[in-house]
Amino acid sequence: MSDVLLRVDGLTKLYGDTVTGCREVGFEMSSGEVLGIVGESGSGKTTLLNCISGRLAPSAGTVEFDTRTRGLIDIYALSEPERRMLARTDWGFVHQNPRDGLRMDVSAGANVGERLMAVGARHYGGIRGQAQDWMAKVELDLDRIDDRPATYSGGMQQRLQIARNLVTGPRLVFMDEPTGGLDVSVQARLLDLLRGLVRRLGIAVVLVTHDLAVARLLADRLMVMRHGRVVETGLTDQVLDDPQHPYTQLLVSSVLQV
Ligand SMILES: Nc1ncnc2c1ncn2[C@@H]1O[C@H](COP(=O)(O)OP(=O)(O)OP(=O)(O)O)[C@@H](O)[C@H]1O
Repeated sequence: MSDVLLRVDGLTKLYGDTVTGCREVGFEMSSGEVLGIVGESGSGKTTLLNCISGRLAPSAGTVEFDTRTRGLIDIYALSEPERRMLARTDWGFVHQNPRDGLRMDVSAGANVGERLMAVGARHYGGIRGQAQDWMAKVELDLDRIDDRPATYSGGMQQRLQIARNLVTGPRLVFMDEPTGGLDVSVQARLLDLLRGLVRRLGIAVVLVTHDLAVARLLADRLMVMRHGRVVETGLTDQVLDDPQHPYTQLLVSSVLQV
């Protein structure tokens, strides 16, 4: 029996005829695994993340996900509504900028609750209760549940975005620089919180970051990208403590000098 949750094969995305977003990327992930994608700016991390999360059609290659009912299927062979439903029920996407992942004009509670409604919840009391539970889990003050996210700090908005994504029990969450743009102490608390939640809930995560300290804290395994290709992959500690590829060595040593 295979334990593959996500299988990516030969994934290539070109912009126009000449610009490579990513090229010939292949990997597999199991349930509950946290995969970090690292590399400098322009190496193709975001392109890859968008392709594997169904947001950007690749030029070539396949992305297969283990659906609850039909087993491993190519997400780009699904119809658009089917893929959207899969994204609602089984996936989450945490953006670097919480404004891209929240609705700023409705209350914090509604931001969490509307995700439950999108997967069929109808009982107002139950939805409100779950929204409260999740606000507590991400350490948000319940007195602020009726406030709009626009009145929240950046760190609070990011925690709310995480609650909104996790409330439906996704099996795979995509994260694009989830702690980027926050100041260091806020970042550390958020990382701690994220690590605890991901471990406790057994969620698989694809984490894009250029910050190797974030990758070290959260990821089980790392994939190092350069010019759109994967140059090295392995267990996080192995890659960071004993990098094999000259580019990874450079990446690690330039961080150590900071
Ligand atoms: N919409 C686009 N149109 C044309 N080229 C693009 C587009 N998006 C990305 N690229 C190019 O694809 C390559 C990979 O970019 P990508 O944003 O995926 O890298 P990245 O590693 O996520 O960088 P960053 O950390 O700065 O976000 C770059 O050369 C970039 O200029």
